[in-house]
Amino acid sequence: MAKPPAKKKNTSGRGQRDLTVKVKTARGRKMSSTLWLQRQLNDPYVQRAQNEGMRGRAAYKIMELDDKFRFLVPGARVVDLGCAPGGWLQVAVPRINALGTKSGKAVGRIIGLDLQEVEPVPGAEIHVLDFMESDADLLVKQWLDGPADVVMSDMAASASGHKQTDHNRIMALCEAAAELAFDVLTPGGTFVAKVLAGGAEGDLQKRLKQNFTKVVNVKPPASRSDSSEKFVVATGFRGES
Ligand SMILES: C[S@@+](CC[C@H](N)C(=O)[O-])C[C@H]1O[C@@H](n2cnc3c(N)ncnc32)[C@H](O)[C@@H]1O
Repeated sequence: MAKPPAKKKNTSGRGQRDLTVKVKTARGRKMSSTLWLQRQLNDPYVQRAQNEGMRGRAAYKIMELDDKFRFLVPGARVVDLGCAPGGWLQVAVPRINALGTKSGKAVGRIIGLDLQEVEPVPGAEIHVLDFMESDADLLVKQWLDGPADVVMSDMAASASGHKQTDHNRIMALCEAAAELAFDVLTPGGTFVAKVLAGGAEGDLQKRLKQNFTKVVNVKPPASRSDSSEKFVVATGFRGES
């Protein structure tokens, strides 16, 4: 009797069970845990954050934006909307409390707001607050003891994984952040906010252009190239409109 042909080994990977777990990325995309871990390990900003004691790679986004636009100047009064876990605060504190160009060390002031508790960052005042609360602008001015020079926002709503929904949610946060900025900024002030590309940026741009002398969109190198996030930087607040 003829021998049955030997069974071929399956080397294609097809038909085999994938034992890795799916994880959700910060933007709500599903990714295998192995790929996610690989991405984290290969990301130079994740490694740099670990080496430099930063609370996350997001810190390098504000660092790069400020290196380019210079808004975190010595003595500046700053509001950080959506500050948890505190990476932007860690970058801002030494910059606003540095040697000024004219007379000695200038002392800045920074208020961080978030829905969640944040571990203290020396030199920053942190409040658990939904910035959409109706009296947030009054509280900010009270805590800063006056108007702000900079309002910055890295806020993100919890990601749904649905691109358009996430875009709409983040743009709603941005528009509300811009309204707060109009209420608390001093003339000449700066507004910096994370936006997601996806269609609704036009209205925000229009509104910002009415209120600031210059409005630009930038993607700092620390922002992942596969993410649709970018940052709007509006400088030269015109004051009450
Ligand atoms: C991407 S994280 C910010 C990271 C931060 N820039 C850093 O470097 O550590 C976005 C934050 O926005 C906060 N957030 C979202 N909606 C908010 C709201 N309505 N009021 C205050 N914070 C909000 C979230 O709780 C979250 O902690």
